[in-house]
Amino acid sequence: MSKQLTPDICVIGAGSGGLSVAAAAAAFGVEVVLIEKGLMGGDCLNYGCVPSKALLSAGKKAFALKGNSAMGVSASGIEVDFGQANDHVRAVIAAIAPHDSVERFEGLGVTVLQNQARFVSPDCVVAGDAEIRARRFVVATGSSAAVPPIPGLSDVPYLTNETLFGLRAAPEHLIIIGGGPIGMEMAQAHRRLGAQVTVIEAQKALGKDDPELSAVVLDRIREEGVDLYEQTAVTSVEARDSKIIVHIEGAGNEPTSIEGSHLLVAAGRKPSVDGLDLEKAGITFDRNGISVDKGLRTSNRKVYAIGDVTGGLQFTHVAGYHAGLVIRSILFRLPISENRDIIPWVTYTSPELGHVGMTEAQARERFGGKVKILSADYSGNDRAQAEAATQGRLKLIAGPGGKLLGADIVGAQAGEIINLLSLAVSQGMKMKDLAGFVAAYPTLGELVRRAAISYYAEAPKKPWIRQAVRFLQVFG
Ligand SMILES: Cc1cc2nc3c(=O)[nH]c(=O)nc-3n(C[C@H](O)[C@H](O)[C@H](O)COP(=O)(O)OP(=O)(O)OC[C@H]3O[C@@H](n4cnc5c(N)ncnc54)[C@H](O)[C@@H]3O)c2cc1C
Ligand SMILES: NC(=O)c1ccc[n+]([C@@H]2O[C@H](COP(=O)([O-])OP(=O)(O)OC[C@H]3O[C@@H](n4cnc5c(N)ncnc54)[C@H](O)[C@@H]3O)[C@@H](O)[C@H]2O)c1
Repeated sequence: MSKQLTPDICVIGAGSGGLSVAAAAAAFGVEVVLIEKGLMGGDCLNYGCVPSKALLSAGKKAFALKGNSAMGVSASGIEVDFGQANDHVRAVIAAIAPHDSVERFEGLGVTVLQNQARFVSPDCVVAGDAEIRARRFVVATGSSAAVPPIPGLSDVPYLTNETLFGLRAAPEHLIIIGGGPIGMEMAQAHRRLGAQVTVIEAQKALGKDDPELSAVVLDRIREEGVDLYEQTAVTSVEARDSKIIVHIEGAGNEPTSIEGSHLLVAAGRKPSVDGLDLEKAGITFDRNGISVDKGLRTSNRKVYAIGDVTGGLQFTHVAGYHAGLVIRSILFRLPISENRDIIPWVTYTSPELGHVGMTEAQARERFGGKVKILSADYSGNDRAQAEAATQGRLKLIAGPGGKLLGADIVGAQAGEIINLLSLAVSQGMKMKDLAGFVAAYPTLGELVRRAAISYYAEAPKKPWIRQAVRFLQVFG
């Protein structure tokens, strides 16, 4: 080896998690080596959140222009140029890329190695011609599309999130395997930009969200012309005359085969552990990812693992949250413990679908009959009426003593409103806090107060409260 490096921290993977660790450690003057084998910025910037949200945004524009004359505003001669929508995707990535670049990180004092990393022993990693012995290692290698073992799939050309955003023309007919967040976001974006779209989901589409609220999204996507088959198995796939034929079997009256021009596999993720030689470092892992304790330590005490590769909740903000925790542990030696009960997520369909904290099912399992569900409909909100965005609902999950355990929202700006509730969950707030703050009028955020106030709906009927009010009236 020509280079021997002995930094304080060696980070493997320059995606959302790894970059956050490297930037924070460098800010404190700690010596960091950051190793990346692909594009700086990882999945989120290059093949995930950023391109998908940019494409969804283009689809939203197209849909708004084409569809809405409800407020006396209409447009004619609308054209969608998929290539230009793709230019927008590229431009957004290019605008953000400098923030994640090698140049920026070297400017922060980080040593960046652009190579594949692998462990050669419990305390040594090799990348290209460099051998790195660090006090601590952080594995942040992310995940990639899991490809299900469907007969014929490996013999046909299929897209994943790594190739989808390279398309310069709208697919004539995009068939998507998997109705999770990737499948449903991309179904709506492509439909709105001119493609015929079919989604095949083995179980329940958007199955990790509140079923009542996700149904609102799925109904809307179906209304927009996407064919969605749930509880349907893909039995085999074949290519015929430059078309892709997907054979399916479900419980309903769906066709037995579907012919499409393109196939997207969005059927979940697999952790990126191949080639890391984790065994040589004594790091335990399985098909879900690297095993970590609540302090994000692996079975090798020198090595932490964060983000998607740990197989938990797979979001950019979770990778960032993990990064903050390991920085506290490595730099300040503070005890850390991952708390999954405070994590929000948002699916950026129209309408948006947001969640934070416990689901209703989790709350009922833990607190039984002490759980109360409080809701407010968008139709009862003045701003939603003014914006003609009345389709939606907010649900608060209250536990013993009115403590906010979780929340779900479907509707316009759900992704923004959920942040307020994320703060409330993380701070252990109660219904009295959410009912007691002053919300600006008219805003969608008033839905939070509206739902929280309903926690006290029974109060005016309680005899002792009525008696107390009458008693106080005696004093004039
Ligand atoms: C289509 C799509 C849309 C998404 N949308 C959202 C969203 O809207 N919001 C959200 O919060 N999340 C979203 N996600 C999830 C989000 O992208 C991931 O949770 C996030 O990128 C995980 O960050 P990470 O740091 O764990 O891994 P990554 O960002 O994947 O980074 C891992 C990096 O490690 C590198 N690497 C791997 N192995 C090695 C090795 N041996 N040596 C050196 N380098 C290595 C990889 O090349 C990669 O750059 C989306 C994902 C997809 C696919
Ligand atoms: N807005 C966001 O924050 C956002 C957007 C996209 C992705 N993500 C992240 O990326 C992760 C991966 O997304 P995803 O949608 O690929 O995964 P997912 O695991 O959430 O959903 C995959 C879906 O595919 C289905 N499926 C699996 N095998 C199948 C088969 N053979 N045939 C038909 N259906 C099959 C599953 O039942 C499931 O509903 C998400 O869990 C999320 O953490 C987040």
